[in-house]
Amino acid sequence: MAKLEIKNVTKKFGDFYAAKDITFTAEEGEFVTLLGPSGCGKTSLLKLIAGFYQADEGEVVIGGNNVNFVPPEKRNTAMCFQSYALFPHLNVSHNICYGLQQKNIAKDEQVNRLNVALKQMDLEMHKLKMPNQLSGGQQQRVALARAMVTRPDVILFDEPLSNLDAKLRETVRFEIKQLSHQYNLTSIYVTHDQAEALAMSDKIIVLNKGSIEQIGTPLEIYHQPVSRFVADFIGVANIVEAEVNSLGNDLYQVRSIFGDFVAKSNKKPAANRVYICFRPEDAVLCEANSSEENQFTVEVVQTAFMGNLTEVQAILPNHSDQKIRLQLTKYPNIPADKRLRFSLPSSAIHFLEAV
Ligand SMILES: Nc1ncnc2c1ncn2[C@@H]1O[C@H](COP(=O)(O)OP(=O)(O)OP(=O)(O)O)[C@@H](O)[C@H]1O
Repeated sequence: MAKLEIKNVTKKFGDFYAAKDITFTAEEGEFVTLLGPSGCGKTSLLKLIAGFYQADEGEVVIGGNNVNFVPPEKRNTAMCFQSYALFPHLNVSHNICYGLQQKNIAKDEQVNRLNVALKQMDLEMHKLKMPNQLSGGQQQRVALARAMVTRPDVILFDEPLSNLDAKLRETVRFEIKQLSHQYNLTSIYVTHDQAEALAMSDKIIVLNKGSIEQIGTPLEIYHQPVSRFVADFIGVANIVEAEVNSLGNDLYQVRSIFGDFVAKSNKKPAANRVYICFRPEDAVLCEANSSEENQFTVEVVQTAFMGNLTEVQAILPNHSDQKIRLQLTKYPNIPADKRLRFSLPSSAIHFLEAV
């Protein structure tokens, strides 16, 4: 049985849908991320799970029980906010124990859980400090410890890393992931940062305007996006219209402004005319007279050396309005005419929605 089930949940504000017929599950110990641009309804969904909002339609089921009419304080969830929401007048230990006192957990048990949490979160030396004496990362760890000690059925994270600097964000990102797996926490994590979602999640739910666009593992979401929205939002994608005809055996003839390609896909295209996409890193530099498949030529507009790779911005020679982005592991020799030839593996071409 799933730890959390969201069944056909809809939430409206006036005529506006913050959540539209949302259905997904989180298994025990699963790390599920709600990912999407600002205003797509991520926080509203967290609030529906926590009980701060009530669904207009559908069911929120935690541990097998419908909690639609259970108030927030009676739902066994814990929330970690981006602002940490630590009590400024309580020291680290008192902050961590706050939820345990509210739940009338016996004093000895409170001390046990506190000591374990201080150790896990590497906070022992800070246990008597006040929140304003802690760094952002330490405050985040206190907030996480405070949520974890209550042993919630579901732990809800609302962009918890957005106030941290880039380096610390990466460290805390790994800590949260490791701790949630170590303690088998069922986590619902909200972010608009696709790199964070890809790095942390067992399952990603991509939201757009209150609806689910795609549910999948990070690999599925990145390598098999189902729509232009997902392909474009997660990483960089080159997206064009194409005419697609089956050749049998999962092979397809693809005609687009790139020329004629052969694509290999076990997913049938939605129609004869669809959008197709490929990732910048999938195109491979090749020689003019080489025999590699699916060759095309681009005209380089700009290159950016990024250390481990080089970003190439280009156009198609006969379609100067078609911008293309490519990524190369080696800095290319750009010839005088600025033209580079690439090949694209047939499995790198993905079918998106119908045109
Ligand atoms: N209490 C409310 N009353 C009216 N509209 C609301 C309310 N709460 C949220 N909304 C609207 O619902 C939409 C979704 O908001 P929500 O906070 O869930 O988005 P989000 O994806 O979390 O965005 P962000 O990443 O910017 O936090 C927004 O357009 C917002 O203005």
